[in-house]
Amino acid sequence: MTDETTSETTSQPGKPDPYKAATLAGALPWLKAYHGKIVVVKYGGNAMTDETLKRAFAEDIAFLRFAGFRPVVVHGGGPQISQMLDRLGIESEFRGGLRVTTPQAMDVVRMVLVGQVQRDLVGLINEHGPLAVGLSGEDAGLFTAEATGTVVDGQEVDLGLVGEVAQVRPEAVLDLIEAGRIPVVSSVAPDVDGTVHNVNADSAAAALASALGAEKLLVLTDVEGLYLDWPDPEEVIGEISPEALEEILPTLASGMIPKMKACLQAVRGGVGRATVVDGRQPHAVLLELFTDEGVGTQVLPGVTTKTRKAREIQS
Ligand SMILES: Nc1ncnc2c1ncn2[C@@H]1O[C@H](COP(=O)(O)OP(=O)(O)O)[C@@H](O)[C@H]1O
Ligand SMILES: CC(=O)N[C@@H](CCC(=O)OP(=O)(O)O)C(=O)O
Repeated sequence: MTDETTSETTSQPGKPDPYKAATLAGALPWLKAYHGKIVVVKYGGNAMTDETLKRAFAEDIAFLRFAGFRPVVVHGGGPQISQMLDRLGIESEFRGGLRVTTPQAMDVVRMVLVGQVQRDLVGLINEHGPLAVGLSGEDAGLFTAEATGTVVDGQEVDLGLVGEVAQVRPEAVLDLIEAGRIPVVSSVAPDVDGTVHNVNADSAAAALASALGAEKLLVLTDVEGLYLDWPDPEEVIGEISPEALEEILPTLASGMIPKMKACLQAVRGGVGRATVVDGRQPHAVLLELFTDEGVGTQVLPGVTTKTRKAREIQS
């Protein structure tokens, strides 16, 4: 959004505030572009550690709905699951960014994601009206999972009850959207035999965004975006094409592996663009959707890779 006013022009009691008007007017192109469009927002567990942040997130989602977007939330909850597993004395480890999930751990994953994190988010969004409805991959055949392993240092690793979404039946979500509701989706899903699997929430969000033909996938996490130089981060990649992302995927570490794979999968699956943003910033969703400069890392067909600094200099 362009701001042609200065901070000195900000509100004075009893006087119209030109800064606020400029901010609202600057949102017009985005309101037009996204009107009636489906935007899938993946809310990562690392960006929901603080109550104020969660409330701001819920406000943003309600705002989008009242502004004429069709928001769909897919949530994570990795740290919340780890905390509960710790409390119960159940060990868990991550391989290639995915949790090795025993049947005992799976019960906890399902309980925390569907019974806690999803309920909390639904409640917070519904403080703004009867909007949010929670569901998981188990509801109305939404997701069918297929067991998956991963490759770490060239070795196949068995992840137990971890799955990928092999099939999406988006009807239940589409019905809710049509009724003006906001679906809030948890990433657990049965396989064809009904055994429930733990699906990484980034990858579930990507599969759903593609099946819904979403305009955009927005991924909220706890870093500014994809750093070019992890683990000594300085430069954030501002934009990158699917081809360039595919090339650097094997060099990525930990949680960024499923996240960037998901962005790639979404864009390849027909989603207009996928963006990773810092969810630790209050109102990150509004900032991203209503700003020209863009924040975070955007995966977009046809662009040349640019760091955020280079993008700022150019614009
Ligand atoms: N190149 C990179 N750029 C940014 N973060 C990275 C990179 N490589 C690894 N990471 C790690 O990935 C984490 C995000 O993934 P994850 O913890 O799974 O988040 P979420 O809970 O939001 O899904 C970051 O906090 C960071 O520690
Ligand atoms: C297979 C796998 O790793 N599943 C994840 C599901 C939750 C998730 O993805 O949460 P975030 O988005 O907060 O990381 C897990 O068990 O932590």
